[in-house]
Amino acid sequence: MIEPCDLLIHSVSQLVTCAGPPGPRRGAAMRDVGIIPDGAVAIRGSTIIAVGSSNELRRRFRPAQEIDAGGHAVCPGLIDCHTHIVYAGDRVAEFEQRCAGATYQEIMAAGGGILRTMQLTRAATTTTLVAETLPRLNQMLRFGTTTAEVKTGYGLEQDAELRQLATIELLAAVQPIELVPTFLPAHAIPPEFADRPDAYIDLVVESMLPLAQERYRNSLFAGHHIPLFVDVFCERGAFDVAQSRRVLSAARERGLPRKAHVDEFTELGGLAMALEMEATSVDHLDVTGAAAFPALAASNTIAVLLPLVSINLGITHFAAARQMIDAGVAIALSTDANPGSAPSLSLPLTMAIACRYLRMVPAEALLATTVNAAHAIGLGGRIGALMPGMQADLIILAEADYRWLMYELGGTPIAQVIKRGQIVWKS
Ligand SMILES: N=CN[C@@H](CCC(=O)O)C(=O)O
Ligand SMILES: [Zn+2]
Repeated sequence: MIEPCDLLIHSVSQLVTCAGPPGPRRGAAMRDVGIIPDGAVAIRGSTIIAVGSSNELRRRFRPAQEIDAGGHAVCPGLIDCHTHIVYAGDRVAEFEQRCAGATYQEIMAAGGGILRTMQLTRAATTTTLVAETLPRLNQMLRFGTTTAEVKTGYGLEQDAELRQLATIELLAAVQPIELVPTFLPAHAIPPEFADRPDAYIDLVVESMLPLAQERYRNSLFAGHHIPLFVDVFCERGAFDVAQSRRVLSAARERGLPRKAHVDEFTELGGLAMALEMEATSVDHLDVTGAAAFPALAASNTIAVLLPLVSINLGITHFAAARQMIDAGVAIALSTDANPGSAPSLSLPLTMAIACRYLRMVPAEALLATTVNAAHAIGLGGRIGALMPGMQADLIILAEADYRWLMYELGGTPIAQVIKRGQIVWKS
């Protein structure tokens, strides 16, 4: 019997399904991307209803609309699971300081870095923040990103943090990339609390978190079953392990899922604390030693690696992705897009660097920006793979082989982007 469908994409050289059993990918399973040669995908509404060979699906379905992929590859839409894209201004002057030899931490300790962006973001209205962030999202779409996590963390005071959260919600409603909000008021010690960071943590747990949760309950995110995460920057010069634990444990008491920036420059002990707090993800891990890998591998926590930070800061040391994968750690990759440590919006560039410097193979890099990235933002099983029942988010590449995504250094090998079954970008 011939069935109706809304959209049939056929003549796909490689339909890279990333399909597999439920849960994040680990070990050897991170190298199996499930390619269907001469593949096709049938979509009804915003959902995938079938994947298979072009011959089979063209016989089985009568589509309202058809896309002949013309021998190009198709992959799941890419998921950027760690970004800081809502901010005002730029840090071009600091970039020049770093070119001249200043380090990221020196600039931060001198009141620049995150605090510089905080000043500009506090002074910006919601309208300005929306206007400055929209072009970033448009660029991300061209790079194949169909879902992105977005953090607050440049307000560092109640009103400005809530304004950033409201900006994320406004942005989610006016452009096609699906956004997942993360509340990060403990991103840096605000100047008003320079000598009393514990008092700032009191404010975060007693006032800011409850208010953010209340706003979230009435937001479109809650209505769409998109979680609100709570995050903290556990690092020398930011928050210590005890302060970070207070933030995450307050989030846990409120039933909010957790993330933590750990081991970016210093192995402080934030990783073990975040695992104890059952964080959904631990992010950075640039200096994490091998002794921590077994506990991470045994947990349900995703390790989000951000290699553009090392590249951008001119650091020659990278997260030990190869050893982590071999130890069974579930790895995701993300841009960490932000004005300071990673001014890039490109997941293809992130994957390209991961293949060259983190010794990941292309299949691992793709699963790290699809299936595992979905799990890092609590949306595993809903996005990240091309399987019946999953949301129809996919990218049609400009090439026949999906490995062009990692092979080309700094390019945009993407021809079309489809979000929830609709074409949202075409080259
Ligand atoms: N490390 C802390 N936060 C960001 C940097 C933000 C900034 O420099 O503005 C990061 O993930 O790299
Ligand atoms: Zn970050």
